[in-house]
Amino acid sequence: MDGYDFFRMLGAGARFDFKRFQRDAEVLKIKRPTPVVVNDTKENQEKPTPLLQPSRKRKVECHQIDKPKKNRVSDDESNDSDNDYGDESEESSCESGSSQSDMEDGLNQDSDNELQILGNIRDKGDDSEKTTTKVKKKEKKILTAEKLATIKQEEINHVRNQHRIHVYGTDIPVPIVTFEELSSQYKLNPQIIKNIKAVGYQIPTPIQMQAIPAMLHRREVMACAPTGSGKTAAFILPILHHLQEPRKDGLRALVLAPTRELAKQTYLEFQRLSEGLGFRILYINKTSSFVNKSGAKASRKFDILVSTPNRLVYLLKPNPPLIKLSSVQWLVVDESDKLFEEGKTGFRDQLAAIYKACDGHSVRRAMFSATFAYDVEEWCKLHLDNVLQIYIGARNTATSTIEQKLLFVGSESGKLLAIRDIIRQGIQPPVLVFVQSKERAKELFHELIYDGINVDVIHSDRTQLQRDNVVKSFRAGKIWILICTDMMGRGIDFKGVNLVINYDFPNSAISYIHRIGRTGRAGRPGQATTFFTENDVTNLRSIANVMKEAGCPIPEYMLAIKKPTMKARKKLAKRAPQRDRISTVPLYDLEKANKRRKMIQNQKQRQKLVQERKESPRSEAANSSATITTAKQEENSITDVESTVSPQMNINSTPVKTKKNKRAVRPDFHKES
Ligand SMILES: Nc1ncnc2c1ncn2[C@@H]1O[C@H](COP(=O)(O)OP(=O)(O)OP(=O)(O)O)[C@@H](O)[C@H]1O
Repeated sequence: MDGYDFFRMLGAGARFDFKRFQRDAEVLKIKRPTPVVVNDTKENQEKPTPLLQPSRKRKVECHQIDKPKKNRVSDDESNDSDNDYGDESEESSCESGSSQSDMEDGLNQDSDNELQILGNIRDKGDDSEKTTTKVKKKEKKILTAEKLATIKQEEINHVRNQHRIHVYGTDIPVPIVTFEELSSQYKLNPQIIKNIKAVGYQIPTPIQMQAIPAMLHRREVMACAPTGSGKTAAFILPILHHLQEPRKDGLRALVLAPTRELAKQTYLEFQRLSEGLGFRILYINKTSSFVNKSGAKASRKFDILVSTPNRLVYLLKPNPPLIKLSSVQWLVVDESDKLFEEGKTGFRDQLAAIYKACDGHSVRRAMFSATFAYDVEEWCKLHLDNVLQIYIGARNTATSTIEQKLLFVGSESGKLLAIRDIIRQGIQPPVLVFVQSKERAKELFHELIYDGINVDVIHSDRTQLQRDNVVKSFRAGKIWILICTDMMGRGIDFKGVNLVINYDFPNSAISYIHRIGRTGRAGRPGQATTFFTENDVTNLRSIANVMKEAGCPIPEYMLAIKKPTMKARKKLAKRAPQRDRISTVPLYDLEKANKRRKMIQNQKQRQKLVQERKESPRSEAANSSATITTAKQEENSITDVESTVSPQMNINSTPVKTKKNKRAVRPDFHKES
């Protein structure tokens, strides 16, 4: 048997697609073979054929194998050629062609049996009608299936359009529209469904609709959805499903968050949604106590870890590491654009160390954030396996339920007047006030504390216990106004924050989106007021654009402001602008008052000395030496007490003698510092 025979054997009964491979057929000089009409004898009918098992009328076609699918004919061209169940007269013409290939010869001469059978099939006069009906039915069935698929796709598209879900990637899982679908389609543990209902989630939010099925399909994702849109549950639910039950296999899921407050909040959400499942979830509050209490064995005891990158890297550094991440199956990076930032405020180096430690073969990764960063997207495309990119709404936009306002306050002192004015007009607590640094947070706190309102402050200088207590009190409604820095700008979910005041202008549009995103969460309404002065023009335009995008009214001049250079924006993002201190008393007046106070004090001291000398002239010498000694001692003791505060103290406190007076010096000093 030569090659053609073999080819014929293989290709018998299969159809050569002349429509698609017309050029190939021409090159190989393959023509459509003419069907050989064979008598419809019983004998012929009964001849067995191993390769042909036709159930309906078929053409005899050559099956071109191992030919690259190039030079395909276009749609137009294909219209000209015959269809699959085409005209047989055309096929007959093929057969009579003088330049038939050897292969065709082989077909005609050596495969009589097969052709006879074919002929039998073709010429089954009685059966042909039945066969045609069958074919038609099958075609109809195919059409119906296709139609159904189209209808289903249209429905899916409709759901995505309705919820502004944009997905990029291949084999995109169908979005869910109810949580019940999770049990019917993904066999989610009924206890998880029960927990979802118990926390009050009735229907999934758009990000949950698409990200949950994606992660349930073990797809690596990069998800970007507005603030307060339920991203946390979107990654928690699939993780709980995949982990199934508590095991002592080590940490199987790791969630990273940029701040301790956010890590703790995620930890609490894990607890709420995994109620009754028995998972052991670890949140590292203090690395030292973790090492003492849990030690290296912790990796075995817990199923899920929620941490900030810094703490985790600290535990990974020793050799051998104090924590093992090799059994991690899901690594979730929350606020991914923040964690990817380089430099002092970012965590890129720490992330790299953590990725390296998650060296299990089945690790899947998911990035979540409310704002999109180009470098995160690029990284995800390069490093994640068949990544699915999910975006809800337009990228880098604020939540539409927030009413945003910009307020020109003239100068720094104008800000204090403005905030007092807002408070006087009536506020609906809780209110968050953002300033650019911890120093300014302290200054503003000292100003507002005397206004008779429940105000507190949170910043990185406060102890962890203080920070935890403040968060707790704010959540409980004991604090009405919370002054904070950008530390609280991301991810924190304070229920029902009604108003966010940007006392200091945010240093980027991204920071603005996150800050104001502390209100208007989970579909609730919220308000955001941003103070600005002439010094804030650099970012004014970009923030005005965010507001415009969300449908807030914006004066035209703001959008017409010249776009700042990239250099200026980067500089501003790195370092906040210098601002006057927050105080109702101008610094000049403060200094002047201090000078006066010192003069009066010195004058009094001198008068006192003169008086003493007058009263006992004989003991003058002894007294004066005693005074000097006591003053020196006092000076030293004051230095001990206040040296941590300021070196200027020594200069001011020289003449003080008694304990009572010593205390009196302190307020002066404070004002000066
Ligand atoms: N399906 C749901 N139905 C109702 N509320 C929900 C649903 N999912 C989450 N929430 C609630 O929405 C609020 C915001 O959720 P979450 O903190 O996960 O938002 P986020 O998208 O992570 O926001 P951010 O970007 O600010 O971190 C939470 O109070 C949460 O309990």
